[in-house]
Amino acid sequence: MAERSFAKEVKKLKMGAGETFRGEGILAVTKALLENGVGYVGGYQGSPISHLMDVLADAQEILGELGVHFEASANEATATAMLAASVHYPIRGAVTFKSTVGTNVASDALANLASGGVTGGALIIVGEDYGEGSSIMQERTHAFAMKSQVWLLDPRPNLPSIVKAVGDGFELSEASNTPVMLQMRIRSCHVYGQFTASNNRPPSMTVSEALENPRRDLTRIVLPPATYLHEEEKLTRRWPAAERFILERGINERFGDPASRIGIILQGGMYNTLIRALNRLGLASIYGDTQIDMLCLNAVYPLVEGQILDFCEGKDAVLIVEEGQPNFIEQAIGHMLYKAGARVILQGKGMLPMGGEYNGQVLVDALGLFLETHAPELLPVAKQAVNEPATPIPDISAKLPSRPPGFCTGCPERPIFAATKLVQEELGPHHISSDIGCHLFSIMPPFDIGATTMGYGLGPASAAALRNKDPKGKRSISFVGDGGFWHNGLTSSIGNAVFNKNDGVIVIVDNFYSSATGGQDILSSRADNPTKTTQNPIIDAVKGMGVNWVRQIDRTYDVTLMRDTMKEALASDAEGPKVIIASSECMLNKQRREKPLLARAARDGKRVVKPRFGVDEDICTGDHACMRLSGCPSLSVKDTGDPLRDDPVASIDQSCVGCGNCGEVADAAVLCPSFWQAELVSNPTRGESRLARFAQRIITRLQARREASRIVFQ
Ligand SMILES: O=C(O)C(=O)Cc1c[nH]c2ccccc12
Repeated sequence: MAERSFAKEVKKLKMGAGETFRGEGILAVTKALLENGVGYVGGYQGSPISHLMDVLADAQEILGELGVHFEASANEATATAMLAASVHYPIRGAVTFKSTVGTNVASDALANLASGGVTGGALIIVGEDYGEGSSIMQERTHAFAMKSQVWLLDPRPNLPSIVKAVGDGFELSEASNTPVMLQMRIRSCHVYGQFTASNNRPPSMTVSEALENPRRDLTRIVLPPATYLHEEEKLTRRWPAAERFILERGINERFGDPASRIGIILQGGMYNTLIRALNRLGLASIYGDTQIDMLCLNAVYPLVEGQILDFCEGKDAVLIVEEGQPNFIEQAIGHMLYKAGARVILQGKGMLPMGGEYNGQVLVDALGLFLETHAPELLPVAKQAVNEPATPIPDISAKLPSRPPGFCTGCPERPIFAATKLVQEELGPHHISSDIGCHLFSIMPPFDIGATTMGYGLGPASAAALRNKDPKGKRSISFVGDGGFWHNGLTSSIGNAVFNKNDGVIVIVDNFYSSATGGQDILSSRADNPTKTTQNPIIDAVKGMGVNWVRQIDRTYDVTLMRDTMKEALASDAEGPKVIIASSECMLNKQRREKPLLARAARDGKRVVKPRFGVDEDICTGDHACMRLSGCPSLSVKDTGDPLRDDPVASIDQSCVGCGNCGEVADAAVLCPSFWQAELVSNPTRGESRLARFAQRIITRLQARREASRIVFQ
């Protein structure tokens, strides 16, 4: 992480036995890895597990002392393949990524890893980005666990339970020779709490020791005939071993009164919200004391049949609280009960919504319905005798402005899309393929650019079929970020386009970081990184792949140049893909680095210049064309108070960072002469101060003269 320091978090990783660790769930996982003798850690950043990667990247000193190898993996497949170090060696390894997108990418390595099985504990920490705060398609990691037979832990969202799950996960993995996924939901990652730390433990075998004494075992390699035997071993040896471990270790927890006629089986991750819902219904204390019998599945795959049947024994009705669809757990439990001839009524989806996040209100409603149907006597009087409808909550969504995701103030990607818009204004609409990253905000107004997004690094790949048989006809335009480019785009998108003689225009949006995931360094980052090799130019990689037509633009804010280069690419006679590398630093990271430096320089009495832009109200016509081509959050509207002017004028607020985009856009579009640029000078020279005072005097005089002749409306 180039521009942010995690020194405070790193200090917490050093805590010893008995100290109280306070912090976020995902940081607790990071500490627990070190306490459990992990030998190596890898992963690919993404919300909500970026923090794990970022903190470890800054913790090289501790990792070095313990002999733990850490890598920022090229992508999730690389991360998962790294777990190969636990196949033959008794070394504990952990990797992390965002799920399900990362798991999709990882699934090749995941299936191979699961087939051969592991000797050392292999833990995959998946950040389950599901629910109202998610940025991705709504799917379940659970499906991957089932298809590859990888065990899935879903601990209750509190720090001691999360920390325990890390240790349990390693041991479960070793006891059953199977990789284990630790599912960390958004709210588990960000839950705040505390636990009592243990000492960090060096790995029982380091990766260096493994290299000095290499081992291989033919029966663990995924190649016939071993592959056929792996499946049998999964079913006859590894699965029963996992079930035994889950029971003996007491991974799943039982709460409430076991004699209760009704019961709830829930995913561990649902526990906090469920308790809150019971609490609101008057059926649980805020600390979780309740009479309702609950089986909390901290291991959601595999389910232990005996445990489930035992729980349901003698009950009238059982509710399954399982977030996400398909309802794998409910189906499995239904199947177990049917085979056993049980008569208990099974409730789940139907009473609960089929999909979407199970938030507090959803669970209050569903629990209310379940209890009303199967145990009305348990419901508090208020709920049983509802004789007044609840006060309706007014819908204010129509009145509030929506806040779609958009580019930051000063973002260097904005001018790229302003230029694209100008190109389309001239040459007509084109088919445009988008990728994943900040640049995907181009699909929102005011740009409205991009028709599909198929996955990370796959923007140009998703334009592959759109090949015009007329070489003079319209070509596709596609985008990929520098993050996606290095994740897999170099082969999947660029190599593919070269090999298949695609003639489309590919824009690589290079902002020097993997910005959307938190500003991590990548191969082409411009900064020095003490533990990574950076400064590998994208243009060299692209040329190495066989692209002949490449243009490097080093200041994306030059909208005229961007526009003209795109037009040239669309008209070029050159064969093969036309690649434009549009490079300017991510403004968020740039500000993180420069702001403190500038502030210190100004405090130290040094001369500091900050550019600012503004709009001349008297010239602005109020047509807001600048906003339609920019969308900068610092561009706003302002009422002049002049009754002869209908439209409010454009105005630039204090969040402006002086990137110059608005002026450039105005210039390229021949829009508007109303933008002005000023320089804010801290600690000016004596000459500058004198000049400013002189200019101010003249301006004041001119303004006074103009005011005198103005008609004033009272
Ligand atoms: O951090 C996010 O929100 C992302 O979507 C980035 C990301 C990380 N790994 C991926 C794999 C496939 C698609 C997106 C991502």
